Amino acid sequence: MACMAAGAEAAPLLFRRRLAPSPVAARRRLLVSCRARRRGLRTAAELPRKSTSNDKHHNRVNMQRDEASVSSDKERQEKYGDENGISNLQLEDLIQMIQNTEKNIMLLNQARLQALEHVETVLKEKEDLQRKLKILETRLSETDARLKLSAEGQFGTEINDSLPVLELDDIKEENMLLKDDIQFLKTMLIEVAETENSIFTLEKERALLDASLRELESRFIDAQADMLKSDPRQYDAWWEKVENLGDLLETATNKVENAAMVLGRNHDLEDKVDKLEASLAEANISKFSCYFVDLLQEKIKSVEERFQVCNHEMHSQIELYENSIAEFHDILSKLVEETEKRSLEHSASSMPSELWSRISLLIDGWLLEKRISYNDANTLREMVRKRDSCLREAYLSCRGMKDREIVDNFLKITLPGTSSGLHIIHIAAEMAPVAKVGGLADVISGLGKALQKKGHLVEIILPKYDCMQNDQVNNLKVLDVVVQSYFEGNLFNNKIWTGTVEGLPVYFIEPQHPAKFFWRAQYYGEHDDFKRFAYFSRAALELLYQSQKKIDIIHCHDWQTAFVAPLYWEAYANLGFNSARICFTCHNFEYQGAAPAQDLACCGLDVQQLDREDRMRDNSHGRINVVKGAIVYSNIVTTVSPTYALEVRSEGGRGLQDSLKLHSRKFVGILNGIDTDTWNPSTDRHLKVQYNANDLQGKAANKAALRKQLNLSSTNASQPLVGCITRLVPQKGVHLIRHAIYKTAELGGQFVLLGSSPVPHIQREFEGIADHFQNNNNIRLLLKYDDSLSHWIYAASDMFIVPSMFEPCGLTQMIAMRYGSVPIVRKTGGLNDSVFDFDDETIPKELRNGFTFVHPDEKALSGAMERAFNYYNRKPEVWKQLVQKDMRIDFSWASSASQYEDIYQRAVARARAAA
Ligand SMILES: Nc1ncnc2c1ncn2[C@@H]1O[C@H](COP(=O)(O)OP(=O)(O)O)[C@@H](O)[C@H]1O
Repeated sequence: MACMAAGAEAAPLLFRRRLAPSPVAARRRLLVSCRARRRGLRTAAELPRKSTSNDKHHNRVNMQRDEASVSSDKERQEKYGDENGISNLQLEDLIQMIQNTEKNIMLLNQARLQALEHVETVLKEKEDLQRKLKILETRLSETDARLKLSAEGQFGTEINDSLPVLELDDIKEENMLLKDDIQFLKTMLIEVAETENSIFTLEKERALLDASLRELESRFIDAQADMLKSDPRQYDAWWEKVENLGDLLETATNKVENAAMVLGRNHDLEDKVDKLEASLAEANISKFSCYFVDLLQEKIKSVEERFQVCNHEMHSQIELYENSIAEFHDILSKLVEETEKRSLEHSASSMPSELWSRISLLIDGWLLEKRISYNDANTLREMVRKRDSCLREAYLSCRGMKDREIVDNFLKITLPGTSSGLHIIHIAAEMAPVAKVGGLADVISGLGKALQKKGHLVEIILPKYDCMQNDQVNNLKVLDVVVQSYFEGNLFNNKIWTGTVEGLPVYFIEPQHPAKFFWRAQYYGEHDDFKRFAYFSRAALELLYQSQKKIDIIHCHDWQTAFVAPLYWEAYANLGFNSARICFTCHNFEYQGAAPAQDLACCGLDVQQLDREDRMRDNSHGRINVVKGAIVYSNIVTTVSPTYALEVRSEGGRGLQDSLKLHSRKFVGILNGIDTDTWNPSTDRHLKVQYNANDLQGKAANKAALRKQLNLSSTNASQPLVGCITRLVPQKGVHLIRHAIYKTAELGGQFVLLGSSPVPHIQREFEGIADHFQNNNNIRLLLKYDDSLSHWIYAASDMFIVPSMFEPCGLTQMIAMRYGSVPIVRKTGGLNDSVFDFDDETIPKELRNGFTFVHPDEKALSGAMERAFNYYNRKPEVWKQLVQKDMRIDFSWASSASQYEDIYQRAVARARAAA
């Protein structure tokens, strides 16, 4: 038995599974099965079965085993390449089969011998038992016979005599024992019969094994023959290889066993893990309940927040509703007023004499009461005589007024320029959005619209550029007239186009000059800019002169149209075209239109007359200066902010400070406004989502959309985004803009620059920076002009950088504030008049709206940025309030336009008085 067990133990698994006929072998099989199960291997009898939790371990072992065999296969294949026509794999199988078969044969023989020994022993035992049984049966029958005799009586005495009572009892007892023995023997016999059956089964299995043995032997012989046939010389070598393979197999088996051991340990570990998981689950249940409470609290919080938002929304709806009711009442009362007015008007026109008589009587009464002067009474009587509509309107608007107010109302219309609005003409090189390069364009449309709203007749004259945005002009058409204008000794035809831009009437002049002045695919930067705009200025005046308009104000802007002032007074006033007063606004004293003196003659100006220190001579020898000419020849000179007006009286004047000082009585600085219709986040069609100061969610949505669009990181919604939209010229502090990019990266923010440069080396420098950051997900430089994108950047940014070296006014900081982007600016020019430091306690709190720095260096800029980032990161509530405050600041043109209106009227009044 020990030998068999040892053999079975050493045999390969394949064989061990087949050897199982005897009870011993059955036990062995059970043992093998258990071991196999322990190792995660399935016995044949167990296949197929339901997968259990251990399957994954089993599979892992099988995989390892397969890997072992695959690796040995591989090794084999590498070692013993196909040289003889038999595939290495077949050969391998064959060798393994032979090896197994040999082992099987050996073990089978051992098993057979042991089985035969066992059979002999069992047969011997059987014979002994049968003999014993026979003896016992004989003795039993004897005893039975004796008992029978005594029971029949004839042998009673004999029994009683011959057998004592004691013996009888003994016999009885012995009988009982015999019966027991018989019973035991019968059981033994049954067992023997069973053993016989197993022997029979064993024999049968032996026969089967014999048959398979024979078959294997014959295959073995065939294989040997094959091998010898194929390459007899290698036969010995193959055996060696077969032995090696056996070793390899054993190693693999050992590995599998080790793996099974490890698996067993894993199993234990798994049990432990299971237990731990169970306790973890328990722990989680309690944790979950905490988490659940947290979740609930969070939900409650979010519900509360939503409730607040709803509440807020509801309130704003109510507010809106109330506003619309108020508006409705307004409209209603206006309608009522209008109807009353109309009926009165109707009665006035149906009874004109009655109306005019009443007004006459009023005037006479005021004169007698000495409430008005004789002159004023005469002016008013004259108006009555002419049935002046202004007088009628003044009378109609007096309903419900007190006597004093009515008198003032009438007197107002006697003042020059107030009875009807002024007729104002802007002559400029830019206008938004049709022809925009910078802030000048915004001023022309913004101021123009604001003045128009105030009841003035405003018209604009622009060059007809080939590159202008024709689609921004309504009803663009060429007039059926030709306006001729002077240039370099000749008259040239000009085509006149008309159309409306932003509701303003615009004239576009298209010169029919061979130089194609405005057919250059760009607004500025041409070698003959001086001549281009000299031509345009002259043609514009010619258009006005030929149209015989009675103009009150001609407002020209920057050096490009500064020619208008000397031209008007030197060339046209003498022709009787002199009703207008000239207003010149310098938007930037850096550009003065200086040129060789003789160039001035091109537009018909007398160089000799003008090339004088007190007129148009420039500081540099032999040159004239057009801006200086405009300062000298205009009735009103303005610049675009009070601080810049101060600055240009000294260094900032770039050589014109003396002229400005000399003409300081007509020089004023008026802060630009912004066009709040164009720059309005609640209606801006360029934005992804519109928003307002009360609801900043849209701002966040624009920020998210812009980040996505520009491929910037969106992981942290509250990561601050710094914007910068500018012409990249030295004035704008390009070195500080560059520093702001790196500083933003250092402070953990994101930076978006939109800008382009007319200066080649600056453009190249920024292209380099753009390339450097092209794969950075926090910095993006967009080196182009893009109006639509500019709106989006204002809306998306949290902060806005304007680190200018000097800044006449600057619009971007105001637009930024309107869109809720807090400005970080250098305290200069218009920036100083519109941005007030949040931490500056010398400034009233309600005015503080951004972050400023004074010195034009990196340290100062860094300081302002750090302060802004600190508020943004550490005090989000304070920041939000600042954003909302900035959005509510009124940067509209309303107040600036009033200041312009005021200086226009004063100039016109002076002119009328002089006349
Ligand atoms: N690259 C650009 N793309 C779109 N708009 C721009 C660009 N650069 C500047 N702008 C716009 O031009 C105007 C600049 O006005 P301002 O701040 O007065 O500067 P400046 O007139 O000196 O250029 C703003 O309306 C700004 O949005």
